[in-house]
Amino acid sequence: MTTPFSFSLGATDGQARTGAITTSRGTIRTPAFMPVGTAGTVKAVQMRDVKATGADIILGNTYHLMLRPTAERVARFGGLHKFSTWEGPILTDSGGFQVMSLSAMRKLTEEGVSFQSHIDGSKHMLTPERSIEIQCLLGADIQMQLDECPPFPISEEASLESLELSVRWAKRSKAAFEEIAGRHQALYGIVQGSVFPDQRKRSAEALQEIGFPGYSVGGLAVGEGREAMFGVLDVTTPLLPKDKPRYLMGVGKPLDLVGAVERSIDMFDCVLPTRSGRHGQAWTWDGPLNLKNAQFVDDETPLDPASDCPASRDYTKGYLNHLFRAGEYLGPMLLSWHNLDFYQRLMAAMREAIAEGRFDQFAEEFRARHRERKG
Ligand SMILES: Nc1nc2cc3nc(NCCc4ccc(CCO)cc4)[nH]c3cc2c(=O)[nH]1
Repeated sequence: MTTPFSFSLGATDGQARTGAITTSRGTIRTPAFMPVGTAGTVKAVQMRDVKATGADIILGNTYHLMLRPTAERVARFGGLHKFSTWEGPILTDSGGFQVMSLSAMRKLTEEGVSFQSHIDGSKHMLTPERSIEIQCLLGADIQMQLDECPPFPISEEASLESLELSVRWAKRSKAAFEEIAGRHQALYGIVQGSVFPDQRKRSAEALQEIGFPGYSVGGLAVGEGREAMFGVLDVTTPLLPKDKPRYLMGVGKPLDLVGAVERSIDMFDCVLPTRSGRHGQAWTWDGPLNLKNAQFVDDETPLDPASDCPASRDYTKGYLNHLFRAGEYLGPMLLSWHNLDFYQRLMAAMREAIAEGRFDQFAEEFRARHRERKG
């Protein structure tokens, strides 16, 4: 582990930009989409196929892995890369968001958050220090501070209190990280402040005071809606250092990705391609398709003949329709694989458009073609 973490800017086109994040386990081409591998697996897709779609980095979750199989057991197996056979960079979320959205009996104090496991009811505590310890046991290349993701909507007062707690936890996370992490690993601060511009400014400035090699924009994709999310990005990304990666957490649909790249976001993660794939939803350049729909029963065309992904090229929509109607495992496997490939082809097309100075035209054409709803 010698190569230190670094980010280099490539082309810019308006606020959109390409770049490269160098890590000891490989380079991440940005703008990048990270497939979600919550419990050490990108659900229903083998890591070699995830790699073949073009993904440079995947996401893992502190919350899930600390509960099962525990971070200590993953460390005994040589870390999450060896355990899961994913050899490229891994980014891990710090657990706070998942505690609030999944666990029971949660109690949040200055010290951290205590909770009961959604799996077996066992009691656990996450503090900034313990979250960093877990992310280091997993061997994550890019780690997240422990933060509080406030619910939406939230009052201005409550949002400010939450933001201030996350800043204090950012300090503690960085101190713990500097104690035990390697030079090849990086810790991101997470900007909060809900939908309040002055609070987003306050959070961004406080985090830069502390100093991080990358910044996540948190507190979004929590039901605020696309326009409010873009509005927050409009006021937040200009406050962040241009020479450091910006990561928009939990986002999103294809139209969200295009709009966020337009607002100088470099990194994304979302469960949507895999979760919706497991339920029969295929994402395409023209928008989403529900392959269980009767219209596909006799459809002899593949999802995308132009793709080199077998799931997109070698199977008819009629076959996929059959697999889902029959409840066959291969359905969720193929559609998760196709959706991840589509997301990577969208990211590659955006990187290319930015490099060629035609991102505006790309975004306009994509928005005209990609119909999220029929009609
Ligand atoms: N540490 C940290 N992690 C986060 C993860 C997030 N993930 C989201 N949104 C995900 C929303 C999301 C959930 C489910 C689906 C699939 C629907 O079929 C898509 C998006 N917002 C998020 C905010 C934070 C945050 O502030 N801090």
